Amino acid sequence: MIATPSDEVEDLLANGDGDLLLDCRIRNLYYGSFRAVRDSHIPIHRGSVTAFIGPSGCGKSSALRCLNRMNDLVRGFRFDGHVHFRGKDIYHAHIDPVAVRRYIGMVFQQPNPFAMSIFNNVAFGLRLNRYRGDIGEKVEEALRGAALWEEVKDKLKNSGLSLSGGQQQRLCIARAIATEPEVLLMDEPCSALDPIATRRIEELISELTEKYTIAIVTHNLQQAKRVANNTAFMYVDTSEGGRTGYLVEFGETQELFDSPQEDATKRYIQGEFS
Ligand SMILES: Nc1ncnc2c1ncn2[C@@H]1O[C@H](COP(=O)(O)OP(=O)(O)OP(=O)(O)O)[C@@H](O)[C@H]1O
Repeated sequence: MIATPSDEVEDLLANGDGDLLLDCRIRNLYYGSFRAVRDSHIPIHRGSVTAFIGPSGCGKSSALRCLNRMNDLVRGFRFDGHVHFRGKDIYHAHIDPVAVRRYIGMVFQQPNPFAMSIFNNVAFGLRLNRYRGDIGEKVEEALRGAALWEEVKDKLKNSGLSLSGGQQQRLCIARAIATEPEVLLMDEPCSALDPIATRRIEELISELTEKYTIAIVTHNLQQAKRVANNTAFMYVDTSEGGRTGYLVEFGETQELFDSPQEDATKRYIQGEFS
């Protein structure tokens, strides 16, 4: 990894035109000698929500984590392919993965607030980025953006860990959007939440699309239908004795669910396997 001055990163990630914000082409993705994903091309359009669905182990999270180089943190990870963000390859040798994550933020399966106050959780990234403006104002803006402000405005000094699971997840979303990324990656953000908290996050996802492009991994097909414009269906190839995930079908969510082109997609959305 080579760190570059931020102006060079800005230059490398300079605005590309068009609707295609992220173009992910995974030829092969390995963990050590294990080929976890192959032959998957997932285009992510500006202002859209893209869902990754498929059975357990088909590589949904691995593909998602490629989009902001989160897999770089995994020992043995190797990637053959490209991810173009605004037309520029984020795996370019001169791109600092930490800088990439400023543009492409992430929310995880388990809400993971830091053991610090609600305020400081949201201010964390701003301070890291040496934000020079009014941090209080930015924290409020992010908490409002994550639909959490009204619930926490009188207890900003309380620990983030004192909140309910759903509130913690919205706090993590506030933390992610405080630094104004362009893309939010969400890896099963509702899997640890009850149905009411889940609905709240789904509503929030729809609100967030006004400002952000979102990619979400979900096991919940109804959730994919409710929130996503486009859906990528991945499956596992066991033909050569391996367990390699690959993209079977990508398309507009409604079309993919109403008239799937591939038999595996049809069987999966009909609930024949999970
Ligand atoms: N850090 C890692 N090291 C080694 N193998 C990994 C690692 N992360 C994932 N894998 C393997 O890669 C394959 C794809 O895993 P991944 O988590 O991407 O799938 P998934 O579709 O998101 O699964 P699930 O729905 O169960 O979360 C699996 O066989 C998994 O065991």
